[in-house]
Order: sequence, then structure tokens, then C-alpha cells
Amino acid sequence: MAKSILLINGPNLNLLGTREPDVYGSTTLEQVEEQAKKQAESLNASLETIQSNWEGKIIDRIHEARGKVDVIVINPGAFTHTSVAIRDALLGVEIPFIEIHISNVHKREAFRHHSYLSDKAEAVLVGLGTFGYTCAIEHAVKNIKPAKKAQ
Ligand SMILES: O=C(O)[C@@H]1C=C(O)[C@@H](O)[C@H](O)C1
Repeated sequence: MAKSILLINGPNLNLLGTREPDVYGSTTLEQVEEQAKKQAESLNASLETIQSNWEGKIIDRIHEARGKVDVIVINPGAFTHTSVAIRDALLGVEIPFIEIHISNVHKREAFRHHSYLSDKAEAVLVGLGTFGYTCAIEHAVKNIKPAKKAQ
């Protein structure tokens, strides 16, 4: 059965490519999503993407994934460091997830060192640039036990 992956990008990641390129690189979000879709296809998996600057929209999309998505790959952006609500949504839908950050958050400001998600993530990838998305999707498809699907 083909695995279904949901790729979620949080606030300001729509600016990828032009936003602090020394930190986040020059690859655009469109390029990241296009590459992810091609990679998933090559692995016989399906992949949907969402980017939102709104916490509630991310939460609603996580709820919609319940019973349909096998693994979530999420870069919550700044919500990583603030959002109990996104943590609760991920735990509530019981979908395994991989947390990814383009930058090495542990090498940056102290407020970026804490994540509300990491202790519940199947894996956490930081500092790999946008290559982290490639790693996360490969890992999600090949190694993460899928969520229980709706009967
Ligand atoms: O490295 C990243 O992808 C993360 C992206 C952001 O937008 C920041 O708020 C996080 O602190 C780091």
C-alpha cells in the first residue's frame, strides 16, 4: 500500500529563497515542494504540502489528516518554540511525525533551542539546509511505521 506523506511548513517559510539566505539558503519553498513531490513519486508514495503563517490553519490541516495520512513531515518555523497547540494536534491525531529545521537551531539564539515537538517526534533533523526535507521524506517513506488508517 503506497504511503501518504503530508509536508507542513509554518510561518515565514513562504519567504524561503529570499529570507536570510545566509541562514536558510537560496532554494525557494516552491522548489522544496516540487522536489519533495518528485521524490515521493519515485518512492511510490503520495505527498501533499501546505505552508501557512496561521497556527490555526496548520492545526486544522493536521486534524484533516487523521485517518488519511501515514506520516507528517513538519517544519513548524517559529511555532516550534511557542506552540503547545500544534503539539497537541499532532498527538491528538496519532500520526507519527518528523520534525525538520533548515538551520541548526542549537547554534542560534537561545529561544530557538527549545522545541515543543522534539520529544514526541520520530526524528528531528536540523542544520542540513533544505536537504533535510529530502532526508525526512526518505526516512518517512522507508522507515516510519504508518499511522493507523480509518477503517
Ligand atoms: O531552521 C528552520 O527551518 C526554522 C525556521 C524558522 O522560521 C525559525 O523560526 C526557526 O527557529 C528555525
